[in-house]
Amino acid sequence: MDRILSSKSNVVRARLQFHRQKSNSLKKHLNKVHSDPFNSKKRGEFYRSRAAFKLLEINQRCRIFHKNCKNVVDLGFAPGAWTQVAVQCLEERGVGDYRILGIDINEAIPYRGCSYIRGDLLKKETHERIKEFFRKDNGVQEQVDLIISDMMVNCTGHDHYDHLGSMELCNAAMILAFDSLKNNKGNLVMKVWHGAEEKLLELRMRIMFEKLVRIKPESSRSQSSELFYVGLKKRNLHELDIKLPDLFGGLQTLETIIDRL
Ligand SMILES: C[S@@+](CC[C@H](N)C(=O)[O-])C[C@H]1O[C@@H](n2cnc3c(N)ncnc32)[C@H](O)[C@@H]1O
Repeated sequence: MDRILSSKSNVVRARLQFHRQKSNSLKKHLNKVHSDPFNSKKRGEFYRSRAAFKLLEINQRCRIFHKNCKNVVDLGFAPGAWTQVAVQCLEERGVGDYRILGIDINEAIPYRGCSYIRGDLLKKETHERIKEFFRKDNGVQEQVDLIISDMMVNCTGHDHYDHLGSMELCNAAMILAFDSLKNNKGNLVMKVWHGAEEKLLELRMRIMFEKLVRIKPESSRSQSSELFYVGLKKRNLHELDIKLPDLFGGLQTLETIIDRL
C-alpha cells in the first residue's frame, strides 16, 4: 500500500513538474512575442506577418520598389506580408499598372489585386507557370523587374541542414532570375540561411548582378541565421556569353568568370 502511495505521489510530482516546465516555456514564448517591437499586432499594423518589416527595411536601403518596377514575383508568398508591402510601396510611388505574382508550396489566400499560384519552385513546371503568367496574349514574353524570395524550408533546428535546404531554394530563385529577370535593370532579394556554401552563392550573385548588398535587418531576430542578399541590376549574361551551367560551376570556374567581368 505504502509503495502504491509513494509511486502515486511520484506521478503527481512528475505531472506538476511537467506543467511547471510547460508554463515556463509558454511564459518565455509570450515574453518573446510581447517584447518584440516588430510584432505587427502589437504595433497595430495590418500586415499578415512580421516579415513585412524586413522587406520595408530592405527597401529603405536599396530602393527596390521604384516607379519603373511593374512585374514582381514574390517567392514563398504565404501568408502574404511581403506582397502587402510591395503593393503599398508601389502604390505610394504611383505605379498603378503593376502585376504581382505570389508563389508558395502551401495553400494561401491571395492579396487584393495580386495573383497567387500554389507551386514548388524546385519543380520546372512551376517556373513554366510563372513564365506563362507574364506572357502576353500576342505571345510576347514580358520580363520581370523584381523577384523577392523569403522562401525557407521547415527548420529542423540543425543549422547545417537548414542551410543546405536554403541554398537549394536560393539556387532555384537564381535559375528563375537567370531566365526571367530584366537585363541591366532587374533586381533580386533573397533570404539566405548563413552557412558553409554561402561563398558559392555570393560569387554567383556577383556574376549575375552589378551590385550585391548583404543585409541583416533589425527586424530579423539576432539569434536567427537568416540574412538577405540583394542583387541589383542584373547583367546581360547572354551578351557576356555566360550560360546557366557556368553559373553553377565550382569555385574555380566562378572565380575565373569574375576575373574577366
Ligand atoms: C518565411 S515564410 C514567407 C513569409 C512571407 N514572405 C510573408 O511575408 O508572409 C517562407 C515560405 O516559403 C515557402 N516555401 C518553402 N519551400 C518552398 C518551395 N520549394 N517553393 C515555394 N515556396 C516554398 C513556405 O511554404 C513558406 O510559406
